[in-house]
Formats: sequence, C-alpha cells, structure tokens
Amino acid sequence: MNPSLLSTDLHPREVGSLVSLRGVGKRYPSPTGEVVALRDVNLEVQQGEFIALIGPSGCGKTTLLRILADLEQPSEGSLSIAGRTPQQARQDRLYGYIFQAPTLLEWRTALQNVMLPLQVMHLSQGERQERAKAMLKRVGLENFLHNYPWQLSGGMQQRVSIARALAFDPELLFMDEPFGALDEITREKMNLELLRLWESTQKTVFFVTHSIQEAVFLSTRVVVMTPNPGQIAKVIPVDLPQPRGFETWRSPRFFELTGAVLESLRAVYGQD
Ligand SMILES: Nc1ncnc2c1ncn2[C@@H]1O[C@H](COP(=O)(O)OP(=O)(O)OP(=O)(O)O)[C@@H](O)[C@H]1O
Repeated sequence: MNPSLLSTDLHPREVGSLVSLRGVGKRYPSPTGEVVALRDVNLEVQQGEFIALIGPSGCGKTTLLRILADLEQPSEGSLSIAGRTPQQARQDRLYGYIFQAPTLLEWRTALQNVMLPLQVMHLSQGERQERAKAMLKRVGLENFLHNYPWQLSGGMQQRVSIARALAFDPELLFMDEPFGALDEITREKMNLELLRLWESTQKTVFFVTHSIQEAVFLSTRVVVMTPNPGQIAKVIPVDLPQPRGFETWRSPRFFELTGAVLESLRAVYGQD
C-alpha cells in the first residue's frame, strides 16, 4: 500500500484518522476447511481514542490486534497507522503490545525487564536506566525496581509489562485482555490506573476485553464484534464524562451504556 495515497481526497473521511481499517479480512487455513476469522472490518480511529473490543470467544479480537501490530497479515483489505503500513509502524515503534499474561524474563528484575527493549535505542546505559525508572514510577512501582517477577503479584507484573510497552513512548497501545487473570478488586484498581495513564499521556488505545463494565468504564467507543466470521456488529460511543472514577460506576449513564452493550452482545449471540 502506498502511504501517500491515504491522506488524499480519494479517502477524505480518513483525514485525521490515526488508524484506518478498510475492508480488512483474515482467513486461516485449517484441517477442517478455512476459518474466516475476520470479514470486512472497517474502522477509523482518531488520535487519543480509547477503543474497547468486545465479543464472543473466537470472534477475531486478538487477530485484529495482531494484524494491527504486524504479527499477522490481512487476507483482504488494507490498513494504515499514522499513514504508515503496520510494518513501517512497527519499525518506527509507534505502538506497544501488552499480552494477557505478563511476558517478563524471570531472571531479570523489573528495572532490567523494562530496560531490555531500550537496548535497540541509541541511549547510554544511564539514560536507559533513567527512562526505565521513570516508566516504573509512572505505574507506581518505584519501590520495586529490583524485584524479580516472581517477587511481584500478578497485577504488579502486568504493570511492569505496561511500563515496558510505554518505555518507547509509543503513539498507540494494543492491549489484549491485560487484566483478565486478575481478581475483581485488583482489576478495578488497574482500570483506574490505566485511565489516569491514558488521561495524562493521551495515547491511543485498543483494548480487548470480555468485561462489559471494563469496556464501558475505560473507553471512548466500544466495538462489539460478531463471531464466524468476525465483523463489527455495532460501535457504541461512550459519552461518560472525564475524568472517570468510582462515581462513574454508580452513575445512571454507566448503567444505560452497559445495558446497550449487553443488548448488542445478546443480539450477536442470537439471544434477542
Ligand atoms: N493461527 C491460527 N490458525 C488457525 N486458526 C486461527 C489461528 N488464530 C486464530 N484462529 C481462529 O480464528 C478465529 C478468531 O480467533 P481469535 O483468537 O482472534 O479470537 P478472539 O476473539 O481473540 O478469541 P478469545 O476471546 O477466545 O481470545 C477463531 O476461530 C480461531 O480459532
């Protein structure tokens, strides 16, 4: 794809979009026939948006993130990130990727884990250490710099993963069910921390979740997907005021919006 085509009047509605997905499809070969993981996915995302992806298991949420992150190639359609191909965006370190389970090296401390990917940058050892420390402070782990992953709770390990992803100061964060394995209270805490981080950095976030509450609480838009093939069923704008906090969870609008997402999911599951 020629990136220079993207901001011309051939596609005027895309001007200003940070992420643009047009007719994206993905088919996987399988012994029992082809799996259509995604079909005709179209989405325009502006800088600073927080997009929650929700849908039944197997509807292609992870596949979509992996395509954005250049870990998979689309079978059809095209996409751009800041006017670049996913490959260029990856090479330019435009995004950080956070997996469901923290992928930390067990034999390295929190600080060393965050410093590791910075080795490819032209920074001195001291500069790398300062940057890694600043990122760990940002996620509230300034007192745990020298702890090994096994000396940290699951939530803390995931915070190290977030600090590591932020270390490059990427434009975007791709987060694949990052808090799925955490208990309810820790998850709530992580949600609040992530929101504060998002408010202060204005990163653009794609966040996969199975939790309706989490999707509505965090996002500016909830994208509801259908399974087999994965398509966008509905995009629900979330107009809850910012900054959000404990009172948001109790607000009538929060209940209305979670109800709207639930209704869309029921329709997707064929239960309406
Ligand atoms: N490498 C692969 N080879 C073959 N099929 C695959 C591959 N990766 C994913 N799939 C299939 O593509 C579909 C979408 O999978 P994907 O993991 O993207 O869904 P998901 O919505 O993230 O699921 P979950 O919510 O369970 O994590 C599923 O039917 C899955 O079996």
